[in-house]
Amino acid sequence: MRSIAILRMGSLCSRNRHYHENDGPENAQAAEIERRIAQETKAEKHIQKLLLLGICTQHTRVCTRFLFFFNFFFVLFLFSLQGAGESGKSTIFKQIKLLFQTGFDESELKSYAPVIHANVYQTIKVCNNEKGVLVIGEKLSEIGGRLDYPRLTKELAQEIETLWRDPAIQETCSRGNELQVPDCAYYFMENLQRLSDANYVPTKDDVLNARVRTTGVVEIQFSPVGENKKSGEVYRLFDVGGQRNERRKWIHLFEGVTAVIFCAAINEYDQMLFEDENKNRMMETKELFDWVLKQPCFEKTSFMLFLNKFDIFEKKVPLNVCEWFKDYQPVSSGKQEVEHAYEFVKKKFEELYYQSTGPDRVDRVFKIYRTTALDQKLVKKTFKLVDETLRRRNLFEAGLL
Ligand SMILES: Nc1nc2c(ncn2[C@@H]2O[C@H](COP(=O)(O)OP(=O)(O)OP(=O)(O)O)[C@@H](O)[C@H]2O)c(=O)[nH]1
Ligand SMILES: [Mg+2]
Repeated sequence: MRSIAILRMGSLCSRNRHYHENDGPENAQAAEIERRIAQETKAEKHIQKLLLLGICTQHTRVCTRFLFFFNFFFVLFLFSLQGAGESGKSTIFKQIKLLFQTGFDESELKSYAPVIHANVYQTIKVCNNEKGVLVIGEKLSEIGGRLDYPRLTKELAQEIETLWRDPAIQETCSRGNELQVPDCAYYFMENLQRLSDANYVPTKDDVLNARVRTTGVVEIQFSPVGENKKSGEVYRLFDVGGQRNERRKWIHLFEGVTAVIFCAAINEYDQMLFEDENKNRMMETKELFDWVLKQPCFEKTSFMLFLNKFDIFEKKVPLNVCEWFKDYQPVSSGKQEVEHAYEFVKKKFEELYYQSTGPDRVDRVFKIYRTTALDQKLVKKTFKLVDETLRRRNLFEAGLL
């Protein structure tokens, strides 16, 4: 709760935030982004005003049409709902790069190899720390404890594979919710031989599965491509770190945001935070979503809630453990129960949204999407819907609908 308390301090939407040289590189980065937004906002000030005043005067309509012709920026802010991070924001971000930009070139792909190898060592370390019995594991666990991971050789890969197949380790990892076993663990462990090739170049799927905690803020600009043509809009998307100590960096970006994409990992209702082993991840998510919804600067901001990691969620149902879901009652089994459980979770978020949305902001757009960030087709489809919703909203605000 400490970070939330810090975030609650003061006016979070202040336009006059000052940065200092000794604030560190992340603040400098935030300052640079803010400076650029301010610059562009100034250049497009008339657009913002027109949209705000966008009532059906003839003048507004004409100007707005004119502005649509030139494409203006939406500012999308990719947000995490889950305190511990790992809700899939950067995975969505990578998909955007793959779908609507040039994707990853060979040098970028190669830069993920050490990250992926580190994910392998981290997995072994987590599982082995729990068991702590196997000599082979101790050696690897020691490597896992280092900051500089060695490149995964064939020999090390063989040792890791043997360890991974050990029933004791498998039993430990099956209780992944109690430990901090990364979601990518199974994917990478099944590909150890390929990962340890001397000339290993990560594939697109390897990159999507790679787990690296975001620090600071990353930005991308794109225009969603529809079936035959580009969407008229240019979007700028910010990816931020979701862990508690990262959230203080968000506030510099709150101004002028058209839509917040809030990623919630719905599979994590039985897991604890990485940074606080006593806090249930879903409860943290709930508090965070509530807090974000109440921010004064998001009065008119659209909210796109991505209920992410559905692929893991559907393997875990029925729901349990989480205090927020204690009134959940299973009604059937199999696929039907998955749908029931998903609808239950969705309803919880809907209720929270309406409880946390004051009467002054009831006309704000709120949409919920079921997502699996690793599924490219689904992400593309989802962004098409997001794009349509925001364009319709703009036309409405401009008095054209
Ligand atoms: N199975 C599955 N894994 C996912 C999904 N979305 C993300 N992941 C994986 O979850 C891990 C964490 O995802 P990230 O995108 O890094 O999470 P994040 O929200 O950016 O985390 P922070 O940067 O710490 O805030 C990665 O290994 C992803 O590959 C999903 O829908 N399904
Ligand atoms: Mg991230």
